[in-house]
Amino acid sequence: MARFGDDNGEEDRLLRTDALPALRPSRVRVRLVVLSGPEAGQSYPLTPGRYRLGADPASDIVIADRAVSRSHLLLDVREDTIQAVDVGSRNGSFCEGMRFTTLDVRPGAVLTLGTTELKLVPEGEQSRAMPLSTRERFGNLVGTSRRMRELFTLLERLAQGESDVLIQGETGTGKELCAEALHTHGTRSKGPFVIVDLAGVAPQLLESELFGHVKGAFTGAQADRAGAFERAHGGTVFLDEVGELPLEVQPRLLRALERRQVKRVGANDYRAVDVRVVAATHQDLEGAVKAGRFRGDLFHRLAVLRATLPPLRERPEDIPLLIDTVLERMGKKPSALSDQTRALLTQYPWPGNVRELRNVVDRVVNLGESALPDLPEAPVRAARPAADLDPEDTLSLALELPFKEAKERLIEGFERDYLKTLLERCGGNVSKASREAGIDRVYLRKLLRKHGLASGPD
Ligand SMILES: Nc1ncnc2c1ncn2[C@@H]1O[C@H](COP(=O)(O)OP(=O)(O)OP(=O)(O)O)[C@@H](O)[C@H]1O
Repeated sequence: MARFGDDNGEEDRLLRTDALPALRPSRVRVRLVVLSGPEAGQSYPLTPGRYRLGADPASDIVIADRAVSRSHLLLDVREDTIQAVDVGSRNGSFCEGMRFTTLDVRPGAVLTLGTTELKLVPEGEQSRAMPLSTRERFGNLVGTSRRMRELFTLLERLAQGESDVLIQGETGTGKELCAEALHTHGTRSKGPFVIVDLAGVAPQLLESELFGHVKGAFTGAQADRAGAFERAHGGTVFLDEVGELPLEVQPRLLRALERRQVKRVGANDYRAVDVRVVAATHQDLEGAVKAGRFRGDLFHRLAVLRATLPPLRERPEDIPLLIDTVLERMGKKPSALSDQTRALLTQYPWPGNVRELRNVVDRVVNLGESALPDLPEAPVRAARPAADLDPEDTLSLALELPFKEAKERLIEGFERDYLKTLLERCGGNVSKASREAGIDRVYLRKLLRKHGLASGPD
């Protein structure tokens, strides 16, 4: 009998028992994630069909837990419902504390069989439409865009729970603010909020930073020291850049997450800790798992609940409020920036996200418009500028380049041709050209400067 596929860094294997009815190939809708017990970290994609769970190695989903019966539970997964049936287990099946025989299970529910907890996690939970929060801020995070208001709804829910959370997002998108907000809006807000920046600690000191050490454990360990987990007791520990954790320390973090116990470096005993763990990364952790740089079991344990911060370029409508917020935090009035500067700031792609926006606003307020960022740099030019080539030449030249460079090259050529024609048509009058093209005048000036087409004032 085939064992149902696991997801430990490998492609999902959707093997089926012969005894089960033939199944239509179908989109995976829900994933069964083992949260605790001997199989913790395993994850099984569930397409419609019936799955036998139990300690029997012939089960579709084998749970090698001594408190689980050989044949324990049947999961009947249909297009729109999931039914769980206890098939006469010795110790019973439970959902959120209630014993059941037959149960319609909602996605997100946690089932307990023996010492094993199983969670049904909807696939793409984050990408499905979320109700929009009426909030425009959550903790210190602000945003009016749909993406941010969906995120606020999710964060409101996550803050109320106790489960660990993984926050993903590019650098500068607000992951740390997000972790802080989960803490301050949750039941642990009176407890400590301890931050560990895993990218900023020397690898040989990471274990001690997280779990502490005893005097003499290594050179320089002059006294006993509690690690971040112990210091966060009763509160939240925020593990920033968790993707940087060296492979050899990962099993210890996994153990701490599963058992809520830590051992100081050089000590013999484990100490119980009561912490909520919020981790963050800007890395593609699934990719890191595939590349063997991050353990699959740790990833699954961390990623049961995820929140993703969208990059700023995907929500430019947040920029005005962010600018006002940054000014307010600097103690400046909204009028400290002109409408033109604001318009220009909404055009910039912000590769460094909100952190970069904050820094630029700070510079422009202090140094004036000359501190505005340049538009993305032109790529290194070929022997002839792209605009001097005929379009076919440009395209064939571009086809030989890496995609990003080719795209930039073509856009460059287009921009230059467009601006030249536009200026000719408008007799060199920048104001008129900006009206005709429907682009902001300050932005147009920037573009003209970039292409060497600017010629004095309007
Ligand atoms: N939505 C937001 N509202 C207000 N301020 C924000 C928002 N997002 C980010 N910031 C500000 O941008 C800066 C960077 O935020 P933060 O440090 O939380 O980002 P991060 O994603 O953790 O960055 P990194 O990955 O580099 O650690 C901070 O000054 C923060 O206050």
